[in-house]
Amino acid sequence: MKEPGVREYARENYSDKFSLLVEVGARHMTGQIDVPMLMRAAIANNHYEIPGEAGPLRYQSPKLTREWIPGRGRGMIASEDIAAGELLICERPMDLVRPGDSDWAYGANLEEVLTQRLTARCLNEAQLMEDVCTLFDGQDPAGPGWVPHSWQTEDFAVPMPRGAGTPVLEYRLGRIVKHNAHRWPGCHPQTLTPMPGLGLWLVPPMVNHALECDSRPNTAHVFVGDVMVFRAIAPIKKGQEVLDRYSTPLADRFQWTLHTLAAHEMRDATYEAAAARWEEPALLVDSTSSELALSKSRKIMLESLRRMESKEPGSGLDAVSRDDYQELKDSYFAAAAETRQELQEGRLKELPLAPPEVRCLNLLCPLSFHFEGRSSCLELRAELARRVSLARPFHFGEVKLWAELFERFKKMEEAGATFSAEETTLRAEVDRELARCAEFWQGVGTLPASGSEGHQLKEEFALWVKGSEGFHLMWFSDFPLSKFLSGPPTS
Ligand SMILES: C[S@@+](CC[C@H](N)C(=O)[O-])C[C@H]1O[C@@H](n2cnc3c(N)ncnc32)[C@H](O)[C@@H]1O
Repeated sequence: MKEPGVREYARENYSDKFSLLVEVGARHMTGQIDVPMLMRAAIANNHYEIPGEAGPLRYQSPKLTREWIPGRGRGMIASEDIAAGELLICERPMDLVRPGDSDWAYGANLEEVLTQRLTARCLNEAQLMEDVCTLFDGQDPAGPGWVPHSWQTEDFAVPMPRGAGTPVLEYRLGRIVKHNAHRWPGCHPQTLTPMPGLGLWLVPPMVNHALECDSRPNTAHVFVGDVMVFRAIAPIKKGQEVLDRYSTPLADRFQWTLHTLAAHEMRDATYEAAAARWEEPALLVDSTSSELALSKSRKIMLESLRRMESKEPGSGLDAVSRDDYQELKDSYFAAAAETRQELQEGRLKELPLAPPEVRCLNLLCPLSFHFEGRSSCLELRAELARRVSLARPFHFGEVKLWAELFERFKKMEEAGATFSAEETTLRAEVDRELARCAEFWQGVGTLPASGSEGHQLKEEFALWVKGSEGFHLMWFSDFPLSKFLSGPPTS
């Protein structure tokens, strides 16, 4: 007699709900995952977790294989061509320390908390131990995997991992956490204050970091509740490595990225050279002086930024004259035009978005509100989104900037604001860009660009972005709407 398959068995022996779950599980195995539904579930759950009913959510594209790569340990290689937008990974965490958990505390060392949890759980959960041990521990690239004690007749417990009951196991798990754990954009369950957690996912940390000398990252990720979702942001040819970048394009100091690299025990010569050229000459060990030269327009921008940053801290806007502001703005746009031109001609010699440029835009945003009014301020915020989009398309940094602008326009409209011609044009751009990001991450066909359905989908998407630690970037995010509204539209 033919053995019943899981589906058949479930249908015959359990409730309808169970067989429905088995169906969802079967769909997930093939990558048919309803991401918009997950986003709605995340919103309904205050972005805390995706409920079990949503299915197993342990998907890794069959087009990814894990291979040894000289100098990089193991990494993910495309075993077939992958199209831009394809879902690569969609996965729940193996463990996640969330704000508000009983072992979580303000200022606690979350790496330690996570290590302790895993050490306790791994003694009883052989599958978890086996999974965790497939991750890189930073020491021995051929590292030991899950090696149970050989079973003795007098044993009555499940096989224990090697090192169980000694500091060896905790030490190794600590190294695995250090190299693979990911910050999670959570919030406190009671106060809903944004507060990061720390988790360990299985497949996401198998993806290596794209150095500046590599081609640009070809994948990006977002968090939907506690689920990590990766999509290809560019076509990936069979045999190519799938690369994310561990640093954020919104880093406003070189040290931020250098710190991320150091935490992973990595160096990036191209990035370090760029940092030395712009503002960290101490990093320069043995390069020639020509490598120190910034182009003229970038140098002028940097000097103007330095003058502005050297103003008395705390003296506020009063210390800045309109001429200072105009000079910074003009020099920023001249340097940005050079980068755009180089990008277009495929001969970019600088970082596509350098930390001083991020600082410049972060400074120009409130100054433009002060000197020129609301539309100018909105325009400079959109410029930051455009630059992030050029540097790291579909990175959450880009998504959150467009979504916040989308919400800002909506709130202004609800408050009865009249839009200037520039604002109306900008709003159309924001709508288009948000629709592009939403379509990409939701993985649905073309959203209706206009009309109420398209608008509602964008609103839902923006709501998910907001809850995923979306609208918390510098002055623009914190400036009250009422004051923003009373600012004059640019004449
Ligand atoms: C999260 S793991 C990535 C997967 C890991 N390579 C493995 O073997 O499983 C991060 C570690 O991989 C290595 N790594 C990632 N990207 C790299 C790169 N571009 N060059 C060299 N090492 C890299 C570094 O040792 C880093 O600490």
